[in-house]
Amino acid sequence: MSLVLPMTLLSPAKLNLFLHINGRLPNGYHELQSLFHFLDYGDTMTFSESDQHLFTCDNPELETEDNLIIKARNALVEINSLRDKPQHLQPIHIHLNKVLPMGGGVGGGSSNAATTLLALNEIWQLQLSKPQLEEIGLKLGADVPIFVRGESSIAEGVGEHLTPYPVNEAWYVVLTPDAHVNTAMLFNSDSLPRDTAKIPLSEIDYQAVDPQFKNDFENIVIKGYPTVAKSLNWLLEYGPARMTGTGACVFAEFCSQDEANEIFRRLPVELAGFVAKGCNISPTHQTLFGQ
Ligand SMILES: C[C@@](CO)(OP(=O)(O)O)[C@H](O)COP(=O)(O)OP(=O)(O)OC[C@H]1O[C@@H](n2ccc(N)nc2=O)[C@H](O)[C@@H]1O
Ligand SMILES: Nc1ncnc2c1ncn2[C@@H]1O[C@H](COP(=O)(O)OP(=O)(O)O)[C@@H](O)[C@H]1O
Repeated sequence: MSLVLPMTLLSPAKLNLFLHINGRLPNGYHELQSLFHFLDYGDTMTFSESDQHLFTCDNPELETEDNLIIKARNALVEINSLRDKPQHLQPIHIHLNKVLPMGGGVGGGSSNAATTLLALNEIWQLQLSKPQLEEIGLKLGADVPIFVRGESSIAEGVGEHLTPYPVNEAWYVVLTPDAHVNTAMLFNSDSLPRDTAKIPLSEIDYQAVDPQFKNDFENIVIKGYPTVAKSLNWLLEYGPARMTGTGACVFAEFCSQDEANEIFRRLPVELAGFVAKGCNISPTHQTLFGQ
């Protein structure tokens, strides 16, 4: 497929509709079961022709070499350079418009890395398969493969084993408390419940209102971060609400856009968030592959 540049893609947020910790492995990592779903809301990334590889961001603090966008681009440049007949790679300017809260459990950095891998693979015609891109992505972060896959899925193992699991595409009110939660610290916490029973895949029938689906990090985070507790308690007034990932963002599901907007309009000024629609196919894939 030949792409017209400049090209702008939405690099979406994800929600963990549930996140269960089933056990701890001898290497310290945790076995989990989690349902990942995409939102039609996120950062935007623009890819344009340039005379040198370039990465810019509306937030200059993110323009560093350890940005996952640069790491993803460099991984593809290296793979090409190791091929028998390396291709000439057109230098690309990648611009990121950062919208998603960082370290909020909505996966912005992982999403940006995956969007970079998917877009450059098409622009440079590298012909890397999705499984190959997922493998490259996994080295950048545990959640990159799910964004490369681009389908609502249940993650198992330590997060690497993905099974597509489409759900009803509802509307979400997502609140974004001003708190940066440390993922590694939470995984190491003595208070983390690690014994949620694994549900056989064939028996998972996800319903937002069903209390068997929960986030095992939620109780520790609300104890340690009052702003998260405040946002979650506000949402709980209107229906079942839950935290995503290791926090800090929390969400509640609604049947219609009108209902979600109506609740969001009541948000007190000291709380922040957004309204978005759930997507079984990532918006990046919808644009890039017409899915
Ligand atoms: C748990 C999730 C669910 O989406 O939380 P969020 O990051 O979205 O909040 C993610 O998979 C997180 O992914 P990510 O934040 O990339 O974590 P990583 O860098 O891979 O791991 C950070 C640390 O968490 C611990 N870790 C991570 C994954 C796992 N299955 N078991 C673990 O024990 C390890 O101590 C690891 O060093
Ligand atoms: N492109 C990027 N966007 C956001 N964060 C990034 C990016 N590249 C690297 N990071 C780093 O990754 C950390 C976690 O980012 P993020 O994916 O937004 O968190 P979470 O997985 O909790 O939603 C950030 O604090 C930042 O230091």
